[in-house]
Amino acid sequence: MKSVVRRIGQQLFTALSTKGLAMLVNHGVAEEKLKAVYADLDNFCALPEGCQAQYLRNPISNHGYVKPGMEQFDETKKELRHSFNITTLSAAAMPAQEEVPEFTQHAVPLAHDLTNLSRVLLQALGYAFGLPPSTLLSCHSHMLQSDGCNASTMRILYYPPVPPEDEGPCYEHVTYTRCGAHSDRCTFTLVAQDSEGGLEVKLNGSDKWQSVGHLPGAILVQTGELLASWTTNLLPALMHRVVVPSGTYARARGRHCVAFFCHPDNEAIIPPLALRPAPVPAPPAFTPHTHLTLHHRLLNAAHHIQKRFRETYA
Ligand SMILES: O=C(O)CCC(=O)C(=O)O
Ligand SMILES: [Fe+2]
Repeated sequence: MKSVVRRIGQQLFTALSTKGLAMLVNHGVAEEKLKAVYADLDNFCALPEGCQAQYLRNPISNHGYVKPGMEQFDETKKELRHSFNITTLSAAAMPAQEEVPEFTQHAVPLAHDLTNLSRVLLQALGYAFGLPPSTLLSCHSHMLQSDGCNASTMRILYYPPVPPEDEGPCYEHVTYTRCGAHSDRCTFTLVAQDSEGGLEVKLNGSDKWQSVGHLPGAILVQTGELLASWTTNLLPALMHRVVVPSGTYARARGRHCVAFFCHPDNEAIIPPLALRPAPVPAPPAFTPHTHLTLHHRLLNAAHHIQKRFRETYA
């Protein structure tokens, strides 16, 4: 097992340092589990507004339903997105059985799977950084423990169909998008998506948006701002967005995704990562970080995330 995790660490490090993202296959998260939560969110979105209102996102815990317009990354466009943020696994915090049957039964095991997968990746990164493998893991020990000590969140996302481009009188012209450009504020994000596409990234050093192909069944790993900061950008956090597909047919289809944001414990101070040289030759885009062991920012994760929430939530 140890050697498997070590190998995952090397591959993950190579992908994240050269490309900025990684695709995980054979991760053990069953496709049916994803489909089940996608369907549950569809059912939740079909509930009367009054019923949805009891589950609206709590700004302190970040748990709950975020309806379109509540969260904007790009103020110049209308972002069409429903999200159910899960930060506690208590059944009392989930849509009731008579409203969305089996929401809790589907969401909780999936959240456990993604938490466990994150634990493996944290150990793998520990190896890749030349640290005892428990170093990063122990700073993430409260993920989804429902105790308020860790901001990790599983978001189930539904992007509804978008009106045709030429619909409506000109004076009402609205530009739609699915998710405006941003980078994630966490350690890393795991993204499982359906086959609709639309996710784009700006690869490091480039100003061009590039679409992230859909590899069936793969889970995408994206470096978050905290990991970028701890590694002094040796692992950069890429800007990303989700655009509306072109063509009437594609626009008329909804898109589903589950994003798991792996965060450190609120009180964790990540020790300076005295990184060994990268195990592969650094690509030209990354100049050697001679100051790696000299310059370290100790960020209090809870402060960082509260600041970012204030910037994006209405
Ligand atoms: O829908 C996606 O693929 C990505 C969503 C995302 O980037 C986010 O919620 O932070
Ligand atoms: Fe994101």
